[in-house]
Amino acid sequence: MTESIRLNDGLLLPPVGFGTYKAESTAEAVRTAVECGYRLIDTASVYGNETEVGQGLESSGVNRGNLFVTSKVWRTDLGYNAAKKAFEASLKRLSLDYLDLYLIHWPANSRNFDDWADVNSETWCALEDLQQEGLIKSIGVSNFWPEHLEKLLKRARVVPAVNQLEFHPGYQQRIIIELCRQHNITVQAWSPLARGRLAEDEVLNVVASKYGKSVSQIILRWTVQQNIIPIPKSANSNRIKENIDIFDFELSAEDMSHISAIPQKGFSGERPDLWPDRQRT
Ligand SMILES: NC(=O)C1=CN([C@@H]2O[C@H](COP(=O)(O)OP(=O)(O)OC[C@H]3O[C@@H](n4cnc5c(N)ncnc54)[C@H](OP(=O)(O)O)[C@@H]3O)[C@@H](O)[C@H]2O)C=CC1
Ligand SMILES: O=C1CO[C@H](CO)[C@@H](O)[C@@H]1O
Repeated sequence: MTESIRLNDGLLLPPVGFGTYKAESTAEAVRTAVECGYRLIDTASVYGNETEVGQGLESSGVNRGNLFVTSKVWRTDLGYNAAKKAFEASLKRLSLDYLDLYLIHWPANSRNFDDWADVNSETWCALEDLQQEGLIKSIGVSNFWPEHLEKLLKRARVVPAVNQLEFHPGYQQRIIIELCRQHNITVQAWSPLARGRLAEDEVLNVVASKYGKSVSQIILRWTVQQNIIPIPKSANSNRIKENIDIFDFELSAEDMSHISAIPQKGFSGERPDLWPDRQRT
């Protein structure tokens, strides 16, 4: 792998991570991923697989200090006390004594809390305190749109190091990404492969043939060339390898632009302003 990404708090993260949502045989998938060179592993309490992620990391034999483990506080655990409790439970399930990165998975919003901005700030305060106690190296958010981030920043002691967002050529969320750049907040891309929804895209297939790479490799390379950290999930050892084998070529500026101009047609339908009424538009 090439260059790491330095977060605004100084922590260095690998340029590609490994997603574990719905990873079949999670422990084995995580061990394979670590064997293939992944060092950043993404999980969440809601995935129900933190115990298996911990087992996979343990069985990899790689020193804890060389691994970067992310988990997230779920929607039902927002608030100061609930978030602290959720963190402790995640840590225990993972069999770890600290996390590298802990995120608010989805923001509270005006549909589910009258005082949604306070709820997000109180949750954030719990993460700040846990970081201060040395239990988390870096703290961040996920699925925060400008309205959530701007309110949070007004009261935060610590600027989030990361905002993990849906991001792929078919859904580029440029407004929030630009705001993150302004605050030196690193973006991580969830569903970086759009769960296969872009596999038939003509531009991606033409570029893939030109470089002799797969469509997935082209998408991931396009992502890392923007200093955005993709966290692709696969439970298949060949695809796990393929998704990290993206550091022996570079997309030209012209091909980057072609991919960035793909119509926005791959959105998952999940938006931070809709929960809990509905998740799909
Ligand atoms: N913060 C948040 O709200 C969210 C975070 N996430 C995180 O992001 C991670 C990645 O996102 P995810 O939604 O899983 O989707 P991805 O975009 O990573 O796509 C995963 C799907 O693509 C397939 N796949 C993987 N690699 C390849 C390849 N090289 N060629 C063809 N198909 C491939 C996988 O199948 P197979 O396993 O068979 O290879 C799987 O079906 C999650 O696992 C999770 O950790 C995800 C959603 C929301
Ligand atoms: O992290 C996640 C995994 O995928 C789920 C379903 O798309 C999301 O809701 C959740 O945020």
